[in-house]
Amino acid sequence: MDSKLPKPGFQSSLKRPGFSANPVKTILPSDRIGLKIPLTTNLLNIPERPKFRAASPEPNPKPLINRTKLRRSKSVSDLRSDLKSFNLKRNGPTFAPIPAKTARVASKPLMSSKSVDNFKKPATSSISRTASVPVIKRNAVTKTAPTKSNATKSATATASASSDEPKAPVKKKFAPYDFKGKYQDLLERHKELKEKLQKNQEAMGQLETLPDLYDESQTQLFATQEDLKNSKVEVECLQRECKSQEVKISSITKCLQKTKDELDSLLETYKQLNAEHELVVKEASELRERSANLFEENSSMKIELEECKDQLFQANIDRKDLHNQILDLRGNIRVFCRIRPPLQSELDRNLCGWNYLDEASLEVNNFESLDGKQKANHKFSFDYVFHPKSRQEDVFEMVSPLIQSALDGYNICIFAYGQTGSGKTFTMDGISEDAGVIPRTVDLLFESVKNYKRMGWEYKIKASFLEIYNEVLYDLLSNDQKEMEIRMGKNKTDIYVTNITDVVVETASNLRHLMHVAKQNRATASTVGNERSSRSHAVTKIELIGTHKEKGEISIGSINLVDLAGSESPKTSTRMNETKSINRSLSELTNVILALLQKQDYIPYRNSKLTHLLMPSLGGNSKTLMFINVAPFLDCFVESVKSLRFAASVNSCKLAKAKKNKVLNMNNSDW
Ligand SMILES: Nc1ncnc2c1ncn2[C@@H]1O[C@H](COP(=O)(O)OP(=O)(O)OP(=O)(O)O)[C@@H](O)[C@H]1O
Repeated sequence: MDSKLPKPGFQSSLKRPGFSANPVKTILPSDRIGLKIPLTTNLLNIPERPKFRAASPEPNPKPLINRTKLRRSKSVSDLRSDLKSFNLKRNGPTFAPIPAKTARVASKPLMSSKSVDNFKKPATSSISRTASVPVIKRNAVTKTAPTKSNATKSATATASASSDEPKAPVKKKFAPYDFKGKYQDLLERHKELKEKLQKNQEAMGQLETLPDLYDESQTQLFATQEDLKNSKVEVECLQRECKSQEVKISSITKCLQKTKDELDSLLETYKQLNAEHELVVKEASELRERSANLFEENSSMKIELEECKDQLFQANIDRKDLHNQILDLRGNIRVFCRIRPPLQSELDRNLCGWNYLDEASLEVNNFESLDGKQKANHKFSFDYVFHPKSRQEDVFEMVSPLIQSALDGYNICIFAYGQTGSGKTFTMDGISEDAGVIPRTVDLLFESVKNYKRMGWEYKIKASFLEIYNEVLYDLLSNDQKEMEIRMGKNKTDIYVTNITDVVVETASNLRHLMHVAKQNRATASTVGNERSSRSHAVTKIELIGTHKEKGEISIGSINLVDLAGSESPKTSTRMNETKSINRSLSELTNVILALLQKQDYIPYRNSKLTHLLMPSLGGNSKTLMFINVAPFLDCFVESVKSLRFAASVNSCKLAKAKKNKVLNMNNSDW
């Protein structure tokens, strides 16, 4: 860079006649930047002006070219070093004596006040642009390095440019011998130059701050650039944020639109609901009115209901009485005859001749198989005759009124009598797919108990299962060997068995389960007439204890369902003792019934366990139904006729009118 600066030798190239060979010349920073101000430090040592005028130095265009280059290449560091060198030289420089020509140039205002002001300005903006400073200096250079003619022109132009600028000193003319005058003039000029120097020094002092300002500006610039970068990043972030916010805003807008739609629909719904609410309120008030009316009606109806209940209770009593009167009219002991059909396995057996005259009478005859001649013809009448095609439900339909009587507080006894294999067990128990009288009775009982409950009756149902085998009592619900006896009850009309298991049953299925257990425990064996013959009398006893708390009424009824052992001819029996016992007990049964028929004073109830147990049922305070079961076969003809005769005689037997059980005290712990 220094190479671009004008060489010190440049000055020496100027022809300065009268000056010493090596004048001390300092190039001020202002000179470097265009203000070429050669100053002498000791103006008092100015040599004497030669008597002749030195020729004007030839204008040298070379420095101008160099300055142009300088303008382009000046940097802040150059300025800084220039300033340093300037400061060094300023403090103790020695100025070369001012040649006349140079002094004349120097006497011109070096800088317009405007230019000085430019220097004085901190010019933060212009400082950052390093090229701007030399621009000002260039102008100055142009003005300070003129040719002879140009210098004169420029001095004139400058003087005329501004009245504020100091006017160019008027050149005094002295006589060649007026050295004193010349000296005085030089002194004045020296003074003026000194003042200018001072001013320039001040201006240069201002310039000293430029590097610092530059550094500061540079730092600020870096910081600003950094800030700019950060700001750019921030702007990018903000733009991204902005985009995401825009997306969010759009989704929120959609949501808001959706919510608005929902709100609108809700508003619509609300309006509808509000309208409905108004209607409901209206209806509610109407309903309240109706409710008040109904409440009044209800209270009056309650009174009526109570009256109706009383009437119903009384009507029920009347119904029971009427029902029992009908049964009484039919007879307290009723006999139903049932002829069973031959089984598939029995189709090869000869049948008797059966004529069913009407629903209550039949005719039976035996045919001699060989000649086909009729030997005997017997006609019998019963309360009802069930022919072989009669179904189980037909049978039970005729039985059910008796079950109703048991709920009304009567003792009921239903038993099946007949030869072995004649269908007693089928009639009483039935088979799994075709239930007999006992299971159907259980169902009807629990169904009726429900209906009675509506009328205020609560029923407790107890069940016990007893077997009489070879005149010994067995509890069919217990496997324990127990001492069991038949005893007379406190009221002298009722019979009970000691140590027997009686179970309170809540449901029909509960009772059916007990029946199944009892059936499993019953003694059976194979006979000629039946593969699984019942070799004992089985008695199922169901007790019904009804209470009507409101009326303080108690109804106690019982049902004895008896499946008798089958009678068997001793000729065909393989178990003689068993057969004898069965036949004897059945014979005692016929004796008792015949005694009752003949109205004998003594009725031999205690001759057998069976008659003793059935005493209340046969003796009067009971409604009794006897099934006479008959097998249809010719080889059973004799036994069938015997049974039918017995049944017919029983049917004609008039038992004493059955009485309703005495109502016991409700607190009786027996129940
Ligand atoms: N009405 C009927 N319809 C169809 N089958 C019947 C009918 N009555 C009885 N039976 C059948 O005849 C057979 C003998 O009947 P059941 O066992 O009831 O005779 P029972 O009189 O009880 O004999 P036992 O006295 O020896 O016990 C059984 O297989 C039974 O299913």
